[in-house]
Amino acid sequence: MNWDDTTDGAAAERLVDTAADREDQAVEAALRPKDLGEFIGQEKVREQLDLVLRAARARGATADHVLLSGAPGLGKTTLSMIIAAEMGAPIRITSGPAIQHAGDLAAILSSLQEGEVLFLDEIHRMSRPAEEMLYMAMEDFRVDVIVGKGPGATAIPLELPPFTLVGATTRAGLLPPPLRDRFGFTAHMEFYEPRELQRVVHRSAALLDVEIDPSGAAEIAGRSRGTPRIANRLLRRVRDYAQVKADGLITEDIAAAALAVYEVDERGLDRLDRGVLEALLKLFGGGPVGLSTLAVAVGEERETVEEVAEPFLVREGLLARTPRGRVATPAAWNHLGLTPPQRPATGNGQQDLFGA
Ligand SMILES: Nc1ncnc2c1ncn2[C@@H]1O[C@H](COP(=O)(O)OP(=O)(O)OP(=O)(O)O)[C@@H](O)[C@H]1O
Repeated sequence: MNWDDTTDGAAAERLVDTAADREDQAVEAALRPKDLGEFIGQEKVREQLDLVLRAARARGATADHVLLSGAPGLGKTTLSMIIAAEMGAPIRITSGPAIQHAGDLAAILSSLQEGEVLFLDEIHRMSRPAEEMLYMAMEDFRVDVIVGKGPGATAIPLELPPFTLVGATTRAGLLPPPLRDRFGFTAHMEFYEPRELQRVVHRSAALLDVEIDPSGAAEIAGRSRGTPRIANRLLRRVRDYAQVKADGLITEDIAAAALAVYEVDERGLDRLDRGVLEALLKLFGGGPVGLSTLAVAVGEERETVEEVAEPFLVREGLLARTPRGRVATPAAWNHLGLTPPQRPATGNGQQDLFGA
């Protein structure tokens, strides 16, 4: 959500970056599913959440606090809006980094309406005093506002209306256990399967009035790294290409040609990812090689290789981080169409990966 946090460095210009850029923010509101029925994939989460919300509605109660964990762009903000819509409640959206003082949180909490949903994105980045205030607010719908400083400071108790907190985090493990335990329902969002992303692409194309055939949607889905935000972004770039270079209809060939222009390959790797893999394979024979050496070879900062390129390469099973350094897997050689060198069977980390 908070694209200002992620615009520095190589990640900023990447079409396959998971953080929302300005253009995403402008169109995402129009593409967001409005209820659970429209929300694609995440079957278990949907089923469980449906039960939680139905039961709360039947009791005429406010829904339990919900914690959503998962990578950026998988639909946490969308789900929080759906929770509010399904409960017929208004929603307030804020984020951990925006709440630096307990007073910031007290101001938000004290202005909530009964039943309102408070969406707190990046909840793990909230300041410690605010986090402690949140414990009591979640449990007792009450906060103590401290007035004054030093020995003369007094705590004024403030009653809050019942509300539903929806917290979002990239990893639930980042939250202190006392905070995690105060959520009645925790859902972990997984990366999407290509066939689910294909449905996301179809749905978005219809909303954007773009003509697409099933093979075109499948081609975009396969390159979207399991992430609806990326699928929607690729769709917009392919739409541009189809309008300029063809008659507007997105087919498999048009999608493949458009994404070749943007250097997003058939598995979703972009120039940076491929640069890292190519250096690893061509310059270092597949590794093991140290991160710093690899970074120098691709002309990038160490952090960029480690934090921007590697997570997806590791997730795709193309690269392994071993104690001896970075190592390419057989799938990496295969993906770049290269043949691994024959190695003597001396038994290092590399051989393990090749099953030697
Ligand atoms: N299950 C889904 N079905 C259809 N579209 C989806 C789904 N999940 C996400 N999207 C689309 O992907 C885009 C990004 O979703 P969203 O902003 O909810 O992600 P997020 O997890 O909150 O990301 P961040 O952590 O960066 O805030 C939205 O435009 C939304 O329409």
